[in-house]
Amino acid sequence: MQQYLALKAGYPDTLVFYRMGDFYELFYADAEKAARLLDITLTQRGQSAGQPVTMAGVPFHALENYLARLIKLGESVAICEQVGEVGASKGPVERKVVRVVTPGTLTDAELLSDKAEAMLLAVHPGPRARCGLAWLSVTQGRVFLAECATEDLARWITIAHPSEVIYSAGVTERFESGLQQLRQAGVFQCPMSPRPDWQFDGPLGARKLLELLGAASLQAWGAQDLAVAHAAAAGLLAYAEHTQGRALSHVHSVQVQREDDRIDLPLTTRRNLELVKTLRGDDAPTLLSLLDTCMTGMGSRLLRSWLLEPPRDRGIARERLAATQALRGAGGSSGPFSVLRGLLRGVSDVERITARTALRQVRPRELVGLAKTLLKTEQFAQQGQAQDPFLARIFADLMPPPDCVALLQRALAEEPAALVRDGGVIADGFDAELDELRGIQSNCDSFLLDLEVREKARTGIPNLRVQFNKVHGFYIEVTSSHLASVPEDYRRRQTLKNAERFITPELKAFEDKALSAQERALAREKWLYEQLLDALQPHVRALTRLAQALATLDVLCTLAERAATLGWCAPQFVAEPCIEIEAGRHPVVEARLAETANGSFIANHTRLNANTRMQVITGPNMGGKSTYMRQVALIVLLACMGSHVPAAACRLGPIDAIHTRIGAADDLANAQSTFMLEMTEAAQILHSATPHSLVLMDEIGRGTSTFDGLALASGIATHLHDKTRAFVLFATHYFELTELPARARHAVNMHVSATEAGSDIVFLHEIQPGPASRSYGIQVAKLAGMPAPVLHHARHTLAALEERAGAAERQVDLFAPPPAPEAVGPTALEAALAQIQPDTLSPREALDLLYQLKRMALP
Ligand SMILES: Nc1ncnc2c1ncn2[C@@H]1O[C@H](COP(=O)(O)OP(=O)(O)OP(=O)(O)O)[C@@H](O)[C@H]1O
Repeated sequence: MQQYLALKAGYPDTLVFYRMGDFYELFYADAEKAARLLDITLTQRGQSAGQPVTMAGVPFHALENYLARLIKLGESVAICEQVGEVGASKGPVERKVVRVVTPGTLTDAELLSDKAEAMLLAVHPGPRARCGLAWLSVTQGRVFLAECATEDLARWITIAHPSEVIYSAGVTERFESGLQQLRQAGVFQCPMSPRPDWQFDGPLGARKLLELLGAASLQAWGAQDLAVAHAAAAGLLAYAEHTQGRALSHVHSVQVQREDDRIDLPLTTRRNLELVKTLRGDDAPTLLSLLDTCMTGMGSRLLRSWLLEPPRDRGIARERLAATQALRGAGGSSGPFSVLRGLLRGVSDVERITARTALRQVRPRELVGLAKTLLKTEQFAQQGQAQDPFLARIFADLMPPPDCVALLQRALAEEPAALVRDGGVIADGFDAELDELRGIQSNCDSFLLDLEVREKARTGIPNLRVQFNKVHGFYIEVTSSHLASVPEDYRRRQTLKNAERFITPELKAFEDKALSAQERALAREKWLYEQLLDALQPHVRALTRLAQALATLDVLCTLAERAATLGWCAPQFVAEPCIEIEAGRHPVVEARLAETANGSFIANHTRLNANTRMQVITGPNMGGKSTYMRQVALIVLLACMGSHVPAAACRLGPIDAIHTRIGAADDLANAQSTFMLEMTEAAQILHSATPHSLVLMDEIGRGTSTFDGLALASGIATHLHDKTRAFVLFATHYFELTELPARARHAVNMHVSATEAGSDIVFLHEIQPGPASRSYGIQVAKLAGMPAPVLHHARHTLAALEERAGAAERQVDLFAPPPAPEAVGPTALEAALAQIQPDTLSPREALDLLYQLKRMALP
């Protein structure tokens, strides 16, 4: 217990799995927690300090399974192994925490999802309301750095998409509760925990990064002037190293993320456009699930990041697009990509295997998989002749480091055991000593047969037998009737009813050799495996590059395949501001219609440019307004990430953000009403959109009374048109808003078409110029199966309402400019501030004034 408690003291907030023989045991509070979370039995054993010791345990071979469950629940686990030799010294065998498994630092293939990274994020507050962020996935070996205004933290946490968040224990309560609020608001959903304050030190972080990069300055990475991000990086790396139990020697790259590097896709946009999750929280059908036909997990992960982090730099999108076009070729579904995709099938996860090699956690079978993959990529590198410069670079990177394959093939058995401790991992012929030790084991049988023949001849005992059993080892058995012929040098080992068992010096010597050979062979294999890992370390950098090339090739082939299969076109990037789409389609709705054979998708054009910046879209419910607006956003996003797009043609000017305000689910957890949420989101859009942003506003204002809603909607539309001047798609049920284009130069009316067949309605899903002629709410309600009496009542009421509206005398001009807001005088605080003349104050007076002002501000 002394040993346990000393170890546990280093991991107070982490479940400690303490290895005892064939079990991992947990004690006291850990045991109680694990028993609850894992539904395992809680027992007691012995006493410590007069109290019974509560404990719970899991068998060592089932570790992965239990870890997976705990990690899923957001717990962290410190794995404490027996590292000393059993019986080598007095007292308990030496134990050590060899690694800590946490949600953000997972490396085990079994615990990680193939298609998503586990990201660890450190945030650190700095001066002037700025924050530093540093994040990394241990299996990727790349550190990302960013600095932002504290109020933008939500956006940056969304970008980092963490599986675990850490921060300094020294932050203010306000900062900590701010983080908690972000978590409650769903900006991130993973566990977060404080770490020792001294680890978040700027200069320390810069030094650590330099060490990893093996460089003398961070300038080449543009990462030199980010002191707050360096502090975050210091905490991040300290924690990551702490969990892995070693330095992260495979981290060779630092990427600084700047606010204007990427197109802004706020959390609401990701959610509303159903990019990687449906509104219900499922993985499919989403844009990602439609796109992701990648052959490898590495490809899937990269595709996801391309989709969620579209670059603003057109050069990157153009490069990807050109490569995709080269891979697509002219051959329909059998372009050059199809051969490459065939080769990519079955390729192992080089990225993760490389990281695990660097961390010395890699399993023998993973290395065999790596060798096979490297053989393949060598083929790629030799055969892949590409005109396209991006592809040419990728093929060059696919050349495996020299000797790496040969080394792996020579060293490892073709089908090694899963774990090194089971033996049978190193190939025959790799190491003479191992071969000899194995030889002793396999020559055992022939030696025994040979000995038996010799001893029979020497003693003349015909039924003498040489045998082995686990309890007594090797022996020569002689039946009672022949005991008289037993030679002098036979020593009795055991007496049975009808026979005696003997051992001879020769047999004893052989026994020692054979039994120890097995142990020594295992030890030798372990040592050789470590040597192999040493030999692989210098290749880690090249292997990481190779993994990136593989992933990129996979994504480009996937984009080519999707474009060919789904009939997408290459977008054209232009300098002037515009979003012009010929025959655009919503890719996910189109795919669903094709699947369910529910008719075909109606393509629609979109024309937004310097002259027409806003479309006010009206039309019946179910008419296709939301689908149309989303399709425009998805096409823009796809183009920006470098993909082909579901349209006949597409011209696109510069884009800096896609904002959406669509539907509203009550955010009960965050105590915000539907309407409050709607207004908060709209306000954020009005503050952050620019003339290069695309804004989707779907039925803004519907969450309150008609007049309030209409008034707000007209105010918002006017602001977007006059001040923000973004590209806006504004869908609404307020007919009054169709008056806007008459006054606003850059706005046009559009409507989704529908016709009536008797009292029913037929949706045409075509977007046409002009306002809708009328709404069809009652017809849609009928389609939805509303009872006939309700429909009858509604028709009657509608007629009455329309009559009254027609008779109303004065129309309100919704878009008349409001009178200038009433001038509001300065507040008392402002007035006091205005009177101060700092240059005339003594320090004492200044201090007094400060107190006085504070009392005024916070009475
Ligand atoms: N262009 C199209 N071609 C074929 N079907 C379409 C098209 N657009 C929409 N639809 C179909 O119509 C359904 C309703 O579309 P959508 O949700 O966009 O309507 P809406 O006008 O936004 O309705 P509401 O005003 O009630 O939100 C979609 O689920 C889809 O199945």
